[in-house]
Amino acid sequence: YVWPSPYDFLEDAYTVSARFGGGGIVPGVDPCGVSPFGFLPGRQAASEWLRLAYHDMATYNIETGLGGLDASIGFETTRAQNIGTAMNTSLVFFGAFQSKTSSMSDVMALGVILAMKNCGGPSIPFRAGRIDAVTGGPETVPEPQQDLEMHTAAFALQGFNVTEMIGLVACGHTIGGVHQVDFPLSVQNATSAQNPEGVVHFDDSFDSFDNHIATQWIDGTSTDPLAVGFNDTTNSDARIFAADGNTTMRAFAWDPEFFSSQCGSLLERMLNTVPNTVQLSEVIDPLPVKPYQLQLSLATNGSLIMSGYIRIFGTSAEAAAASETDMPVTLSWKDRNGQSNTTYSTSALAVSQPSTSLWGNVRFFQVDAIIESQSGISSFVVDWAFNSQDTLTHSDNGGGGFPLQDVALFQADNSCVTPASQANPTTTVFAVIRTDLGPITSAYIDYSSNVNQEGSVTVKQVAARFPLVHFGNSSSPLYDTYSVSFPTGETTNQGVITFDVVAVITGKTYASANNLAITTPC
Ligand code: HEM
Repeated sequence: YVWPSPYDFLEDAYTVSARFGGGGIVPGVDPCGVSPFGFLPGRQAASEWLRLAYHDMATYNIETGLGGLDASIGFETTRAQNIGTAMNTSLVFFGAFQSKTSSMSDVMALGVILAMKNCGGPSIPFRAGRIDAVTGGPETVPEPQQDLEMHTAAFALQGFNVTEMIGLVACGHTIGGVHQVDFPLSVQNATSAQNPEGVVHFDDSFDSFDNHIATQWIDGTSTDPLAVGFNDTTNSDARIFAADGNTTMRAFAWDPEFFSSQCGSLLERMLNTVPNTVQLSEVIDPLPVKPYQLQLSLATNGSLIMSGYIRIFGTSAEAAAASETDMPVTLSWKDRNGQSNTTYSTSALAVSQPSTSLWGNVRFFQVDAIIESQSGISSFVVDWAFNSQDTLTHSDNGGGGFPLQDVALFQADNSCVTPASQANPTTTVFAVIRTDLGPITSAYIDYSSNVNQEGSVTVKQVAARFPLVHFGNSSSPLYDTYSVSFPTGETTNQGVITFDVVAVITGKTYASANNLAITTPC
């Protein structure tokens, strides 16, 4: 894909794990055995995310095309089949990443992909575009006391045959375990001071996505409480694993690569099981070169300032061996008439140390350039190399360059927000709009905030439009200042607030999109 895209935020979270520009999701499951928020003993965030996603998907009905991964689970957590506090713990974690361009169900899918990879599991391709449900789905999550016939029928309705059911359950139950506090019919005498919830793991490597769930089942050393538990009625894993005479489990035990690749494709299908009205995106892979938080604003001296970062990603040995201080990264821009000039160029400097990524190597370079406002900017290209001795790679974003409009600009100066503690908190946005392109038909803020939802810990994104009002001159005769104050909206614990500054001039729309909520107090 090319930048900018509605999926930039998800691509960032997919590509960058931690340190500068870190997407924030991977630290929640790193290392693989880590407990949610780092302090809940006997709990494991990675396995909780996977169980959450399966239970959400389990509402799918292949006959109606309804249900699937749609975050309806938020409205279903009080049901017996979703017992445990884990579902809500996971949803609260994911809530921090929900935004206009990242639905809860997309974040859940991304979370599972990152968690599995970080646990040593397969690389599952990521597609976005899921739409969140606003009510619960049918009560169709399989439960351990049900018989094989019921389980076979339930998986068939979700779109998985017997072989795939065995696979999906084995892939799911290779990490994590069963908690006595929630499943006393399957686990007993397991609680202790160190293990307050009485977790018993499915296999001897609960924090590694490997085939031990199968090897231990086949060689008779299984500890899976749902396979060799004291209560035959709830030994659903035993019934499922043996449903084809152990053919699938033997193949998994025999070949760890086969287990991993089967799990990769089954979990991919699970995550991509969505209501038939949803159209998923192409696979989102890390962009080799991508702007990050790149902004244009008008300075007090009347010139434009381009500030932000360029991210360079690579999977080669050279990318791994690179030293960021020895990497040349140059931005060259075209002015607003599409003309180049040798002075339209700036070099970007490495941000102190490389960031981490599950997929390759990531480094950020800081941009801080002054652009003459008369000539302006329309796009730029990046010339760079992993090493100052190398020939430069010319990155032009698929041919057209990285577009950057200089017409409608958000101005952080003076923009502010009144404290949430105050009655009717308001946000004030200042912007500048170019005046030499013709009459401004309309100018507004598209504001995307969140409201709490009855019956779910998750929030819902809501959109509102507020007209910008002409405020006066700016530091440049080429721009006028506009402003608007509007209600900040409901206070929620979750969800990212963003806003676009938009101007329509002689039929053309110019937008400074996805600015993050203003935090500067008024
Ligand atoms: C017949 C189908 C299934 C049944 C009856 C079943 C049942 C269970 C039960 C009773 C637990 C214990 C939960 C707890 O104590 O917190 C559990 C845990 C888990 N299940 Fe399943 N499950 C099934 C299928 C699946 C599938 C298809 C997946 C994913 C692909 C999955 C993923 C998990 C994970 C990751 C855990 C560990 C959760 C943790 O460690 O907190 N399960 N399952």
